[in-house]
Amino acid sequence: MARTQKNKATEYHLGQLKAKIAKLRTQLLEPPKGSSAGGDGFEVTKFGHGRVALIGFPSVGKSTLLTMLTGTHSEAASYEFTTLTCIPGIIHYNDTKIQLLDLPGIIEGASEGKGRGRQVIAVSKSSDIVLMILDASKSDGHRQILTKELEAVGLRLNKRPPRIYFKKKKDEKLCYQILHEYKIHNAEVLFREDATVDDLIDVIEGNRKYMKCIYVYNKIDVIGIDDVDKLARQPNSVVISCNLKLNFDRLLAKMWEEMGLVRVYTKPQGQQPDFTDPVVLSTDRGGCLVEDFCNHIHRNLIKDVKYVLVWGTSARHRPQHCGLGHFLHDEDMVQIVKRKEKEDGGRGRFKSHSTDPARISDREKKAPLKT
Ligand SMILES: Nc1nc2c(ncn2[C@@H]2O[C@H](COP(=O)(O)OP(=O)(O)OP(=O)(O)O)[C@@H](O)[C@H]2O)c(=O)[nH]1
Ligand SMILES: [K+]
Ligand SMILES: [Mg+2]
Repeated sequence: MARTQKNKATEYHLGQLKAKIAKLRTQLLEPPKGSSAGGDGFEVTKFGHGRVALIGFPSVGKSTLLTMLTGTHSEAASYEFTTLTCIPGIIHYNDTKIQLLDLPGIIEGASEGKGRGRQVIAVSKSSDIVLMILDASKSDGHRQILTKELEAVGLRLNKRPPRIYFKKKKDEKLCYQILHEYKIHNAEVLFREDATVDDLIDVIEGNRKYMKCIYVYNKIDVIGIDDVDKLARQPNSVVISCNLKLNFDRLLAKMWEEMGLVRVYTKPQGQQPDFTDPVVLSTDRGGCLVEDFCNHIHRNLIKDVKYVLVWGTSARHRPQHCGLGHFLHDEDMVQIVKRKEKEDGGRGRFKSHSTDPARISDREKKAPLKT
């Protein structure tokens, strides 16, 4: 492909090759027939309100960072591949628990199975966000190499899914050709934006994972202040030094922000809430509804809820009467008001607050995607 000149005449041929490679990569990721997926002691049980993976080349300071942020000891040394498996630790931050995973270093070719690359990548796919740890004193080319390795196995960092929907568009030869490669002969495809061949392949493959990634430049103690300044100004980047314990608060704050967690405090009637014990919800699906909050407390709670009182930045009054379709903000306080048994038919009063489940799911669909 690198040797093929890019022009109108070769466009179809290149598109086809890209689709072929994508298909082969997907096959490569499938566990060999007959074996159970993973299964070599690498997978760690999920714990806490979210999961963060440390990805990076060997000896960039992943284990040092895990030990410092979580207090769990993970062996660190000046030689490469000190860490050989996945070591979990817990960060206590904002009254929530975040699972941090130390992993073996990965190298170029990891996506094709070099080193323990495939296992490392599988674990990072299971996390909510990735911290890409980089050695500030080394070439920034490392960041591109790692990004390519993760891209090769379907991880898309700091990108949103392409806006392509399967509907009809008859006259697009290249699109046809790629679909043909996938033996799809009868499909409707609708482009909502000017998408690339790679975007189309991502949508057809359907197994891509879109993740937030923070680029963490460690070891800033060994470079000059001008270079530190340059790195710190890049998007999604944080500069730190484990040796000097520099800038950890900024890293934790950024991590928290990117995880998009929402803490909601339950207020019993006539009492103050327990401010050390929030209900922690994710905003994965575009936001966090009162409905999600109720479901989190109890599966069957929803049918007993008459309305809720909300204090906090999502509320227009203090408190605001809200229905199940109201979007909650971080640090909101909620009091649930239940229906009395004999008035179970009396939904009248809060009907306008979209307690109708159909309307809620409709609103959810319209909720802005967090990118
Ligand atoms: N100068 C400097 N050295 C550091 C810093 N953080 C870690 N190191 C050193 O970097 C070396 C590698 O640290 P590790 O924590 O083992 O790195 P790792 O990324 O876990 O390495 P692998 O497990 O082998 O992939 C050790 O000698 C650390 O002391 C830092 O902030 N500044
Ligand atoms: K090391
Ligand atoms: Mg290590």
